Amino acid sequence: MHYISTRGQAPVRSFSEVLLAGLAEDGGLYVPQTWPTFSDADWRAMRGLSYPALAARVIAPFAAGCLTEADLMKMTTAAYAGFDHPAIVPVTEVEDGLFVKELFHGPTLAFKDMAMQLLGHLFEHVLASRGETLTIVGATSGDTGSAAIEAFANRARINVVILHPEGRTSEVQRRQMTTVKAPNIGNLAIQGTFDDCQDLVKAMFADVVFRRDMHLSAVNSINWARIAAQVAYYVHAALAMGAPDREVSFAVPTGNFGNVLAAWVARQMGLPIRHFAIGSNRNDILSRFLHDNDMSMRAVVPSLSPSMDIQVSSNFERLLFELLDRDADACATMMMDFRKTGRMNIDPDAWRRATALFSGIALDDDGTRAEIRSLYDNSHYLADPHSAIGIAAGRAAREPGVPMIAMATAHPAKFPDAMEAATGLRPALPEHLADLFEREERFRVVENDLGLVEDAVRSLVLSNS
Ligand SMILES: Cc1ncc(COP(=O)(O)O)c(C=O)c1O
Ligand SMILES: N[C@@H](CCOP(=O)(O)O)C(=O)O
Repeated sequence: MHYISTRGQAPVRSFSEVLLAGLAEDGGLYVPQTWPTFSDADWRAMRGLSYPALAARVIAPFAAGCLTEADLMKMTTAAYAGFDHPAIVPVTEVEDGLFVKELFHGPTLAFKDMAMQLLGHLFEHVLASRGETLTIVGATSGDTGSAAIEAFANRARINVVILHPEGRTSEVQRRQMTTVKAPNIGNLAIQGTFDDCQDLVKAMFADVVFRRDMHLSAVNSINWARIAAQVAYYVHAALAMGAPDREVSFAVPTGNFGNVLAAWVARQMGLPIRHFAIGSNRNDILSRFLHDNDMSMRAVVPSLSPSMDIQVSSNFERLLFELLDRDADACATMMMDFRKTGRMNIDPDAWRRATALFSGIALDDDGTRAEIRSLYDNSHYLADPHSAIGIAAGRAAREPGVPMIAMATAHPAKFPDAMEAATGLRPALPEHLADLFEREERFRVVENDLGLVEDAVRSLVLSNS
């Protein structure tokens, strides 16, 4: 499988090259040159596979030419061995026809573990075979950071520096990152928003000298391997509901657009997915786009679902590329104009094609608390603020006879204050994190300034050499 950039000016690359590159050299995102597909018979043959076996089967065409299904099977088996639920991604029906698929049974209690645990093995395998080392720089609004730190801590050949927005994650999320003592891990608290952190990461990639000297790589969902790994749980969910012999729909709480994009990729691969319902908080650029074709940036406001406090949804670029019939020049121009003007003008035909598949709702904090409370009162289901928003989006878009599967993306214990305010309950952290609040934290506060951040990354990496 070969990969091309959404902006058309970067070399065509293999899966392993894309894994290590993270972001394309032209600032675009890598996508498969053609979409691999499975036949209905292929899908049916996946029914009953264990989750690691299914994940290896689904990811294999994306890694073709670099890794075999058997290579992947070894890695998926290791990646999901530590999950705390025998089903790895259990599903439960909360209302008639409305299902919740829990993606938070990994070590850091968020859906990011589903891909990141596998990426740890993928990076190690590919780097060892090439004898290379690299530095991962990542931006997090709360969950990607701890998932990456957990997946890469103490791995030889890899340094990880995570940028989080100072004071804008939950305390549990921050501590999950800043209390890890592995020598190859560094944390920077940036005086800004998640979007600033993400821009800094992209700016470090755009600084060709820094990128080359530090051997930069990325594990945010700008890295294609993250998306490929996330496709597997949509396939798992759809097959369990009767696909390919029945349509299903998905509801996804959305920020950087990576999770719902993986669902859309499953559709590109031939699964009969009818609809994608996305949920936002007050940072509602995506739901405004889907309602009114209004893709205009506003200031990021803090919310009860901090991981979705995002205005620039990186992965939207991958969908835009398809909406533009893969016209990379047009995509590059629109993305650059968006960053200059804060507004994206999408032509009405392309917008209609998007809205035929995607719908969106936005909940403010009062609405989020009310949704958490009513799910608890009526269905005895405790959903974290992000998952609750996704479930509300799913309910709004549910159609008779089509199972609507909402993705539960984080464990409620990551957001104890929000949960207590909504339900009066303060969910306890699992045993492996029970002493989180007694552990010593280590991070540096850095201004939102590229030069200062690059200096900090350089010194963290040097201190581990
Ligand atoms: C708990 C949680 N829910 C939802 C999201 C949004 O997912 P995405 O950024 O893939 O749209 C995130 C962050 O990515 C998250 O951490
Ligand atoms: N919500 C994320 C933001 C980064 O998303 P990613 O999927 O692109 O890594 C977070 O919690 O960090």
